[in-house]
Amino acid sequence: MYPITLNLRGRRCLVVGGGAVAERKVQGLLAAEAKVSLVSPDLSPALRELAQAGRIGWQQRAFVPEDAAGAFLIFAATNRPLVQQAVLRAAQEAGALVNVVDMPEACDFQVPAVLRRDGLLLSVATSGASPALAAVLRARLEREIGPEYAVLARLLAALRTPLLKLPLSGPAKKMLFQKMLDSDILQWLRDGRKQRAAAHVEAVFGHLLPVGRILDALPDAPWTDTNP
Ligand SMILES: C[C@@]1(CC(=O)O)C2=NC(=C\c3[nH]c(c(CCC(=O)O)c3CC(=O)O)Cc3[nH]c(c(CC(=O)O)c3CCC(=O)O)/C=C3\N/C(=C\2)[C@@H](CCC(=O)O)[C@]3(C)CC(=O)O)/[C@H]1CCC(=O)O
Ligand SMILES: NC(=O)c1ccc[n+]([C@@H]2O[C@H](COP(=O)([O-])OP(=O)(O)OC[C@H]3O[C@@H](n4cnc5c(N)ncnc54)[C@H](O)[C@@H]3O)[C@@H](O)[C@H]2O)c1
Repeated sequence: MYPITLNLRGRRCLVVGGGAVAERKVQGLLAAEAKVSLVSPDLSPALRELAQAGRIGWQQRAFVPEDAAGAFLIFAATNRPLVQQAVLRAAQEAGALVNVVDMPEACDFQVPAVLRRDGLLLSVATSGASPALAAVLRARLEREIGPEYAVLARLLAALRTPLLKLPLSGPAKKMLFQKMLDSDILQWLRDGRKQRAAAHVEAVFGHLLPVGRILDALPDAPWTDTNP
């Protein structure tokens, strides 16, 4: 297995089936801002709500091979082996990436257990050996990796964009980020000590970037008048 993160924003993704497994896959696709269409004679209550709210398109009928046309990625999530086979064939003919939820060996890709902290993604895969183990490890990460990591990621991104425009060597930039992270910054963010964190950012990047303005523009501002 080769891990990648896919940009599905605005891409048409097809889910065949409307049960609990389809529901989980749809939630993952919506979190990635994909354009989801679903084909199934019936829907779970949560999927029904999403269809009624217009967040997914729903064709209320059995799958036909033409449904695969134009899809970038397809999930076969029905409880019928013959339908699963038909979706696999149609997806392959349409050149779409396909996941057949009960045939791991036929999948172009498998879905890992995922922890999202904004854009920060942590995913656990077991190559299909034990999805239950993947879920347990995800729950463990959820306890250890708190929302302060999302704040730190936003902060680093806000510094990195202008920094990339400066005429610094690759190793010099790497050293700056190492200096930034080789500190108690996560603890300060966890404790709400933004002023302490801001002072550290100033010490590392202040001679190169307008740190005050960058921090003020972050959604987590203000950085100057919370717990010192
Ligand atoms: C991670 C997660 C992501 C998601 O689906 O979003 C995911 N399964 C999850 C949960 C889960 N799935 C199952 C159980 C019951 C316990 C158990 O059987 O272990 C639980 C536990 C639960 O419900 O908590 C049953 C199951 N799963 C598959 C089969 C078919 C087979 O193995 O043949 C069967 C047997 C069906 C049957 O009994 O007939 C197949 C796949 N499931 C995968 C992913 C892919 C491999 C990922 C990997 O391990 O690398 C793969 C290959 C294909 C795919 O779906 O992409 C999500 C956890 C989300 C979270 O909580 O964070
Ligand atoms: N990969 C995973 O994570 C995972 C986890 C658990 C179970 N499974 C397997 O996934 C399958 C689905 O599980 P579930 O709990 O969602 O089942 P389910 O019975 O709740 O849902 C099946 C859905 O498929 C629909 N369907 C049936 N025939 C169809 C057709 N011709 N066209 C379109 N839709 C059709 C049904 O209307 C229903 O909505 C099972 O085979 C199960 O063994 C996979």
